[in-house]
Amino acid sequence: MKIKEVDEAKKIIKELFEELYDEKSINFSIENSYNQVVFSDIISSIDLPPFNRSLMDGFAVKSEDTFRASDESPKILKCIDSIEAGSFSEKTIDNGECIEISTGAPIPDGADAIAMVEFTERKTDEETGNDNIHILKSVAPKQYLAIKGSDMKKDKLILKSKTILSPDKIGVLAGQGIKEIKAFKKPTVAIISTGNELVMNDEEISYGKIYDVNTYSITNATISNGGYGKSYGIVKDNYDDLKEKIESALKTSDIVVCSGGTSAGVGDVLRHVLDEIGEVIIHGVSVKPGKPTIIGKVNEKLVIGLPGNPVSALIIFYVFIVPNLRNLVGLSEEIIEKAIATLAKRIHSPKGRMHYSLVQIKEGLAYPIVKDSGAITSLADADGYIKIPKTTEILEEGKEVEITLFK
Ligand SMILES: Nc1nc2c(c(=O)[nH]1)N[C@H]1C(S)=C(S)[C@@H](COP(=O)(O)OP(=O)(O)OC[C@H]3O[C@@H](n4cnc5c(N)ncnc54)[C@H](O)[C@@H]3O)O[C@H]1N2
Ligand code: MOO
Repeated sequence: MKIKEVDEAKKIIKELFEELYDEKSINFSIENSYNQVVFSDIISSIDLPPFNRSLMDGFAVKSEDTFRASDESPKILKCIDSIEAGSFSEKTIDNGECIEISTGAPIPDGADAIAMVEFTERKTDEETGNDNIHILKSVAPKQYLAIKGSDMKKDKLILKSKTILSPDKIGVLAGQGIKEIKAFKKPTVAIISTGNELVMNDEEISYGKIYDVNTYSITNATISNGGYGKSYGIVKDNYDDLKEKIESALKTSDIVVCSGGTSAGVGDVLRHVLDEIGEVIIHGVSVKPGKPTIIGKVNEKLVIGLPGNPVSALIIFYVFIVPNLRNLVGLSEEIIEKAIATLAKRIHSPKGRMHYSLVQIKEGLAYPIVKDSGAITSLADADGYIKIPKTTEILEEGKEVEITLFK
């Protein structure tokens, strides 16, 4: 099978995603909707505030009754009722009257402003026994009123499709009395690590064995890019075991991602399994790292073979799979977080292959990480990667580079 160029492989994978997967929605209670992506536009169903309400504790007044009020020459109003938040008054204010009001309570008829309690004095008229309020400062019409619908009008767009729900946006939904939203359904991605040398992190390692890294890095890269990552553990480099594991993963997931066993070695059986139970669409991409990458299709689902080396596996997953995963769940296709930095050291790049090189950013400088693709510490050190075209053999120190940050 002919090795594909990076752009060609990207195009084929994008088309496969479009052919095999539809955007689906799922209902979510807003209580648990943090980080969910809104599926369709959300329209307001009520005005907010739903009634004219007071922004202050004080007295609802006719503003004209307070004009020219001062400490020396207060305006005296008769208090005819009291309204707490959650209740209302059936009385209407006439000139010379006011109603005591709490913040958040509905404005009574006749009133057009609120006098803050701090600028009033309550005095009982000894003759009449009336509760009189001395207004010590004038208020302007509409002062301290929140008018019905001033925050949000009914039948208006409040959240657009593809909005990522954060606490503030969930608050907006709650203010509308919305209980549930439709969110993009996350595809389930099954992660399978292959290799006789791999052990789970709750086991002892003996000579020749290593701990499984890819299960954890790929599962979490899936989760952070909108998918539901589900680990299917480790499979030995054995045809029957791998076939059985892939078939069982396909029953419960939308996409299967294997790592290891992609190259030409004796234990590299993924290619053969896919040839039997489905079809191999890509085997080999002109890229460093990750040349042996496999893209297959089984029962109308994608089965992806990432190279076993942890750095290669993660880079290939980010470059070829993550944008499609994000697109499927309503997130922007590109990983938004990119950084620009100046290259601190020259990088040599293989001619004829697109090169993704890990870099660490320190004080605006990008330091290339030159270790082999199996070196785990390069992952820990890396902030992201830069892309070097296949025609570039040397990227000089001092050059400005764009870094895709790991997310
Ligand atoms: N004759 C050739 N040999 C190799 C080629 C080649 O083109 N011709 N390509 C090399 C490159 S590049 C890579 S990358 C690897 C990819 O091979 P596989 O996908 O078959 O991966 P493995 O051989 O199974 O593993 C490679 C390496 O990574 C370690 N590994 C595997 N899985 C995990 C895991 N889950 N966690 C941690 N480490 C893992 C594994 O132990 C090996 O050291 O092939 C080269 N060889
Ligand atoms: O292509 Mo391998 O993936 O260079 O490490």
